[in-house]
Parts: sequence; C-alpha cells; structure tokens
Amino acid sequence: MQKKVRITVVGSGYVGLVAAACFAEIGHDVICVDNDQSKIDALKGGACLIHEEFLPELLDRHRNGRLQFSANLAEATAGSDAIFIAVGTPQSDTGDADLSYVEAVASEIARHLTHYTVIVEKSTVPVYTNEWIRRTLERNGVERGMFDVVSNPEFLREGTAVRDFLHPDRIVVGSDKQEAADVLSAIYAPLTDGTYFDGESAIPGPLNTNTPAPILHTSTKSAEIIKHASNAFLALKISFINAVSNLCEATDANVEQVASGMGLDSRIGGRFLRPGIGYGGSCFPKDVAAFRSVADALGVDFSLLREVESINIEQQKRFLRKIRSALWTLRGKKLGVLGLAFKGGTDDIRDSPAIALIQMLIEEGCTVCAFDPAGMERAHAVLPVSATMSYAADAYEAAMEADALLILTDWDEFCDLDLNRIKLNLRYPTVLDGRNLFDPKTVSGAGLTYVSVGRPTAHPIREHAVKQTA
Ligand SMILES: NC(=O)c1ccc[n+]([C@@H]2O[C@H](COP(=O)([O-])OP(=O)(O)OC[C@H]3O[C@@H](n4cnc5c(N)ncnc54)[C@H](O)[C@@H]3O)[C@@H](O)[C@H]2O)c1
Ligand SMILES: O=c1ccn([C@@H]2O[C@H](COP(=O)(O)OP(=O)(O)O[C@H]3O[C@H](CO)[C@@H](O)[C@H](O)[C@H]3O)[C@@H](O)[C@H]2O)c(=O)[nH]1
Repeated sequence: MQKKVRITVVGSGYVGLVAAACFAEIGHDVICVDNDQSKIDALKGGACLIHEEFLPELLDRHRNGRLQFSANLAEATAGSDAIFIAVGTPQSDTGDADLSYVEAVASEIARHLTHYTVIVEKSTVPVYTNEWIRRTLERNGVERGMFDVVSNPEFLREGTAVRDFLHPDRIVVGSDKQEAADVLSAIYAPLTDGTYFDGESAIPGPLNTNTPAPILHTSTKSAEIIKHASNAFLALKISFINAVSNLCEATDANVEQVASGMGLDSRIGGRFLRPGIGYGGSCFPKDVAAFRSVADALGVDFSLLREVESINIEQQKRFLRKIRSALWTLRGKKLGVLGLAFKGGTDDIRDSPAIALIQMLIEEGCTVCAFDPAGMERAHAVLPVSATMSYAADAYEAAMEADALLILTDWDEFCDLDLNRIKLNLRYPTVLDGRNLFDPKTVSGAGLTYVSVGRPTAHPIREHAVKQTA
C-alpha cells in the first residue's frame, strides 16, 4: 500500500506550485507555502497564477483536499515529514547563484522544527549548498539528529511542467543518509512503481506512454552537479547548433537538414538541436553562469561554458542584424512581433530573448506591436504601452500595416496562421522567423519574403529591401 507522506513545499512559483499540485496528485498531503500573502490568497481563492498545461485541473482537483495553501511556514513545518525548498536562486552580479532566499527559508525552518524532518533542496543550487543548509540549521541550534538535508533537483520545463513532473526521464535523489533517501523513495513511489498511471484520471505521459520513472540515488554533491551539468549541457547543444546554423548560412546549406542528420545518431539525439535566437528563460542563462562561477571558484578550467554563453549572446545580435539588413534601416520602421514569452507554452518572460530583441529594436528607432498568447500581461510590466510599444489582440492585428512581421517565440499556434491573411495585413510582405516555424517554400508560396535561421533565403534580402525603398 502507498505510504502517504506529509509534505510542505516552500515557494509557489513555477516549480513549487507544480511540485505541490503533483505531490497531491500522487496521493500525498501537501501544504504549499509562500511568503507572498497575495499569492496565497489568490491560490486559496481558485487562481492558478501561471500559464501551465494541466495545472488548473490539478489545482481544482486537490485544492481544499490534499493540497492546502499557507503563508505560515511555522505551522506547516510542525506538521510535515519532508519540506521541499523551491524558492528562487537568481543570478547575482558576479554570476554566482544568489542563495539568500534559500538561506532565509533554512533559517526559518530551523526556528520551527519540532521532530525529525527531511529538508529537500529542490531549487537549483551550486554544489556544497546542501552542506551549507545543514550548517545553517545547526547554527540556528537544531540538533544533528533532528533533520537530514537531501538534494532532489527538478528537471521540469515550463510549458510542459506537469507532464515532465509526473513522467520524468529520471528522479535524482542525492542523500548521504539512507533514512532520508527512503523518505524520498516513498514520496516518488507512485511514479517509480507506476501505480499512479493505473488511476483513471492520471495525466498521461508524452504520446500517452506511461513508463515508470527510474530513480537514481547519488551523493548530495553529485545530485547538485547533475542539475547544473544537465542544464549546461543542454545549453551547449543549443549554442552548438546555433553556431552550425551560422555556418549553414555562410554556405547556403540547410541547418534543419543538418540537425536531422546529426540527431538521427542515437549518441547525439535530435532534441535541443533547434536553432533560433538563442536560449533564454529563468534557468539556462543563470545556471550556465552559476556553473561557470563554481568552476572558477574551484580553480577548474571550464572555459567551454564561456563560449556557450558568448555564442548565445551573439545569436541574438545576429538576428537583429538580419532584421536591419532586411529593412535596410530600422529607424522609423513599424514591426509586428509574434512572441514575448521565452518559449512557447508559458507566460514566463524572464530573460526572454524576444523581450531583449524588442528592447533593442525600440532603441534603434522602431515601433513595435506585439502579440503573445499568454505572455502579454507580464510583458506590460517591462514593456509598458508607449508611443513605440503596443499590444495586439491577435497575430493578424500585430501584422497590420507593419513593415515586417517577426516571429520570436515558438508557440505551436503560430504554425497554423493563415499566411495569406498575414500578407494582406502587412505593409511589406516580409516575415523574419527567429524560430524556424515554417517551411520556407510554404511562406514563399504565399508571396512573402521569408528569412529564417540557418536556411537558404528565397530572395536575397538586400535586393528586396532596395526594391521596397525605391
Ligand atoms: N522555472 C523552472 O522551469 C525551473 C525548473 C527547475 C528548477 N528551477 C529552479 O527552481 C527554483 C525556483 O524557481 P521558480 O521558477 O519556481 O521561481 P519563482 O520565482 O517562480 O518562485 C519562487 C517563489 O518563492 C517564494 N519565496 C521566496 N522567498 C520565500 C520565503 N522565504 N518563504 C516562502 N516563499 C518564498 C516567492 O514569493 C515565489 O513565489 C530556482 O532555483 C530555479 O532555478 C526552476
Ligand atoms: O532546441 C532548442 C531547445 C530550447 N531552446 C531554447 O532554450 C530555452 C529553454 O528552453 P527549455 O529547456 O525548453 O525550457 P526551460 O523551462 O527553461 O527548461 C530548462 O530549464 C529548467 C530549469 O532548470 C530545467 O528543469 C529543464 O530541464 C530545462 O530544459 C528557451 O529559450 C528555448 O526557446 C532552443 O533555442 N532550442
């Protein structure tokens, strides 16, 4: 029979809220704690707070049942067997992870611990953080036998977070104590023994597969490094294909064909080989920087990571140059923009390449009218409506009277756009696609000049721009 574990999740952000809802979904009693009272009030009142597939259903299913919300960590600590720390670890000015939120939570837990509890580090942190959390508790007077600290990094992606959580490629548990590792094994048992998938309302895995997840037990330090190394490796894959895409542009080869040819080699794999305008989001940029910073601090040469970062920055600038080249000059141009979120499927705009590019375009004298299916509300805070920035109700409105349409986020629904309608709305029939969403032949067939990443361009860009300005 399944062992029910009493869990607290500290942090109700993209990771904490998903983890809390999913732990409730697989049968545990969960309290999701946040020190932002307004978030807790909204969650109690039925809000979801983030755009994430399946999350509203899970919250509706478990709210006021197995899932409770609270701003009171003291109370939650008293009634929990395991406390997951899922607060932010943003990048500091030096590139290191800022661990002040984690420290604040560890100190607060220390003040309220009443019985043996497993403290689980779920936030992405540098190696040795577990050790440091342990010392923080001890410094606050908690006896060694009252707790263990475990590393359980999270690998979910925004946009597919619930599925990733319930159907992970692997669950990593870094623990130096068997007793603590056993608590984590019990928590994840419904996913590792597959019993969760027997339920009729279970959220299905990708392609409706329901494969039990492997659980990997490691030391705490290995688990911490697994997380940083995984993100850095995925970022490296993206920077690699972006560098290859530049080579393809220089030779009129096609990066999509090259990526397919590489990806079919099972040692390489086709995922995370999509070229574009560089990776963004709240994870890859900060985690690559933090991993590099750890290596620097330990005197280990990992300059490869600097290359990953600089290719990524250059990729954005390269796309800006492409837009400039297509339009001859940017000053005074009106641009329609599709996409604000850092990737499709989410409302998250943190470190979004789309936002960065829009800011650069406005600085160069463009006016922008943007549309995003979920990211517009958050975007208003960083790109307020002004003489140079406006928002459209849909993609067609964004294209209205624009000198060109830019695609900056890979939303699936952009692939279904009626290109003939887009063409009718545009002042000049030019689409610059930073995410390679379309087959160039289809777009050219609709009478649009189409510029994408790493693929031969149907019409020489400058020649076209000259014709337009003539
Ligand atoms: N976003 C992702 O896709 C993702 C995936 C895997 C891992 N991670 C890692 O997980 C961690 C959390 O990321 P996120 O995107 O969920 O962050 P977030 O900013 O969305 O959420 C953090 C939450 O913690 C709350 N918080 C901060 N201090 C608190 C305190 N003392 N007590 C209670 N609540 C507090 C904040 O109010 C906020 O709601 C980071 O380390 C991140 O790197 C993120
Ligand atoms: O082939 C690709 C894949 C992704 N991206 C970009 O890379 C960024 C990150 O995308 P993705 O990894 O899908 O989203 P995240 O939600 O940031 O997830 C990453 O970061 C999380 C936080 O650590 C980890 O948990 C996940 O495993 C890891 O994939 C986005 O800007 C994407 O557009 C590309 O440019 N090309």
